[in-house]
Amino acid sequence: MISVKNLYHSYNKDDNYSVKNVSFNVDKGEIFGFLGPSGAGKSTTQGILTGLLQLQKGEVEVAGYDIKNISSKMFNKIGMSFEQSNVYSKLTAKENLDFYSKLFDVKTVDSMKLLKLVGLDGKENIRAGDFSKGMKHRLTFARSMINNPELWFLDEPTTGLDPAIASNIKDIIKQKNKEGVTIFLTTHNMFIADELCDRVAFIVDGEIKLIDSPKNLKLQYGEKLVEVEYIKEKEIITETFSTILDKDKNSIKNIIENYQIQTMHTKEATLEEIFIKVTGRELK
Ligand SMILES: Nc1ncnc2c1ncn2[C@@H]1O[C@H](COP(=O)(O)OP(=O)(O)OP(=O)(O)O)[C@@H](O)[C@H]1O
Repeated sequence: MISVKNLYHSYNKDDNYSVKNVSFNVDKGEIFGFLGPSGAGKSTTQGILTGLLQLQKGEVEVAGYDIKNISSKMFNKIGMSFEQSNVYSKLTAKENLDFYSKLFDVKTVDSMKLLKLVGLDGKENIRAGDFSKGMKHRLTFARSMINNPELWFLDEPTTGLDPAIASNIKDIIKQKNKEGVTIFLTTHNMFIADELCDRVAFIVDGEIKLIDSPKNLKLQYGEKLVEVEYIKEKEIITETFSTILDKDKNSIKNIIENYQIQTMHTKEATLEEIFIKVTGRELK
């Protein structure tokens, strides 16, 4: 669905590259996470993929279209929801969506249906300019689905939303993906990436450092630990053991045989810990 080969981009058209030799593929039906700290080159890459920035060097194919000679037909197949909501403030929520739907030559989704999906029903006649930041974000998110995209670009889809709304947005993303939509998700939120993505790319200083599934990364980089909480002489004791070292295995066995276990669970490395281990950088 996306193929990127040896992509470079320099805003000043010099040797100071914001994106350097980036190559990756996104398969049909996949949720692919682009994960990196601020200034890593995520938006630049996404800008090139969505035709907002001109391709300077490299080969990029998106939804079957070569980005070098961009076709307006490509926009019928893709949806984009970017962090900075750019809705028309003088138009109502419904007018925003109705206006946007006219830009496509494919069948579009009913505006009211989309507003309901993102919890903005009842707010359809309010001007977008009077919306809170979170409501504008949801309106932009709804708008990005209006053409039933095959490929959906999402930039920080849950940033700044309260937990209940963020959870609703995540459910919509999961549902759309189940229906076959391929998703390119840009974020520095490793929890979202871990929960949603089939594979993630770690990008730092314009370069991809690694691409893999969150599960493989945890198996490869995570320490194999188990945390045991047990009662000893009326006190609750919490201890962490390796599941590999014989000495620790014996300790776990001893605790199980002699004490009352309260809780016991394996500890996985988080994507953030792995990111720091691999790149030496924080996800900020
Ligand atoms: N319009 C621009 N002109 C010049 N330099 C730019 C421009 N936009 C971005 N840059 C630079 O390109 C580099 C990559 O920025 P980019 O916005 O792609 O990073 P990002 O990973 O999306 O960061 P964030 O998470 O903060 O959005 C940064 O060094 C940034 O300063």
